[in-house]
Amino acid sequence: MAELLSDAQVAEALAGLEGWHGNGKAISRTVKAESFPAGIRLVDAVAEVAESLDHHPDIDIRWTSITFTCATHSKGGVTELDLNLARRINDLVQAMGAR
Ligand SMILES: C[C@H](O)[C@H](O)[C@H]1CNC2=NC(N)=NC(=O)C2=N1
Repeated sequence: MAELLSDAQVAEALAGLEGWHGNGKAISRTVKAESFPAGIRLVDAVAEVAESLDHHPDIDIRWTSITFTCATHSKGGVTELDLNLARRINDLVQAMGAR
């Protein structure tokens, strides 16, 4: 269904995805939350969206720094599913006051 994207296709998409970097293997964004509990609330909100999409980011939590990494594991790289998840994460980051 979702096809692997080339490095060039991912680079083009990243131009419109605030805060994200990466390549055809994976894309990532690190955000800062106002506090550790606020960061956990953001992660919880991302978990709900990920479940609804049946597509899940890798998440690294270090105090108030949270890194989201998106790749389609079953395909071994980045697909539209990851770009869509990244957009949804950006919406939550903005709505919940992280940066
Ligand atoms: C059966 C179910 O659709 C799969 O296991 C899903 C769940 N979430 C997933 N998330 C991500 N990021 N990659 C996957 O390949 C993936 N597979």
